[in-house]
Amino acid sequence: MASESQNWVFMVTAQTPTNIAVIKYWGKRDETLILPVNDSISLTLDPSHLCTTTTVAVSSAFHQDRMWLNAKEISLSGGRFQSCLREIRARACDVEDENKGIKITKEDWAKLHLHIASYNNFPTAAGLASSAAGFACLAYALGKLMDVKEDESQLSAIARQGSGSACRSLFGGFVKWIMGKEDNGSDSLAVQLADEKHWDDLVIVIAVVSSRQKETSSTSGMCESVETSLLLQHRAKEIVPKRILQMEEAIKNRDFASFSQLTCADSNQFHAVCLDTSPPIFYMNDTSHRIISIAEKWNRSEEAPQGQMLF
Ligand SMILES: Nc1ncnc2c1ncn2[C@@H]1O[C@H](COP(=O)(O)OP(=O)(O)OP(=O)(O)O)[C@@H](O)[C@H]1O
Ligand SMILES: C[C@@](O)(CCOP(=O)(O)OP(=O)(O)O)CC(=O)O
Repeated sequence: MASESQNWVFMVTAQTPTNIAVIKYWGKRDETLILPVNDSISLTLDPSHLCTTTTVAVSSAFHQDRMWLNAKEISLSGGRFQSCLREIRARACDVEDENKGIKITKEDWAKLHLHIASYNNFPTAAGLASSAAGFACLAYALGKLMDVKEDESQLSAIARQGSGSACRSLFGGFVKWIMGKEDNGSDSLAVQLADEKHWDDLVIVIAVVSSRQKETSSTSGMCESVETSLLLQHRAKEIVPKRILQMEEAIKNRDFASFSQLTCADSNQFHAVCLDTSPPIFYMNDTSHRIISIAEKWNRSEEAPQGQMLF
């Protein structure tokens, strides 16, 4: 390990944007590995907008793994954090800083402790995919710190074990999370469909209708939907596979009419599945409904200049 007797520290800072699903992930076939019941497609936001900044540090002076989220210490004992830490540590490589005379070997990483500080520049756990940006950033920053050689898709399968939607934030642009077939989740990962330059006149407007923590988290909400919603089963088997193909085509051709129609239909169906869940889950409020009405009216009006407005 370090050749010097004094304490030393290595750190890496990364920034990762959140992503917004246009074909939604809602429902798992494996709760621990976080394997979904359908493929999903998303757009990654510009990093200058909603994003997570995470610093990961390793030091000879640290005696336990610790994490601070938005300046408040949180527990790392949960299975999701532990899975990400374990998977990255298992792939760690030798890291050397000749100036400081420090070398950390693969074996050392298992014994050394980490301090992690993460900050979301938008409301956490409020329905704006903080877990997506958060776990993608964590996997990426840890991968850099430990010189992990895996590519973005392989890292996405690790971020997925923190939060499903996180796997899609490893890439910019349009991203597909392939649900995979394997029981061990090795083929459940994200791939980039098109980069951020592909459709550069597409504008995303995020309207924050509430900054309050959601009453039902995505994790527990989708678990209840899997158990009780027949619509979810129908959606996963009969609807989403066709929609994924249509959405890929719309993105490839920058076909805004199809893209917006599919996005709105899928968003509405996701909320319908939530209502079909027992007890029903309500993620929209009066302001959300009013925004949808305005977008619908705008889309029907002759003044709509450049195609449609989404919600
Ligand atoms: N920066 C971060 N780093 C690591 N974990 C985070 C970070 N931000 C949020 N999380 C984790 O994600 C959880 C919130 O996830 P949740 O799915 O409930 O909300 P959301 O992702 O903001 O909303 P949604 O998934 O519905 O869009 C937090 O309780 C925390 O465990
Ligand atoms: C509605 C969604 O945003 C749900 C996201 O759910 P999460 O990825 O937050 O759930 P877990 O895997 O349990 O952490 C749709 C989507 O992003 O595809």
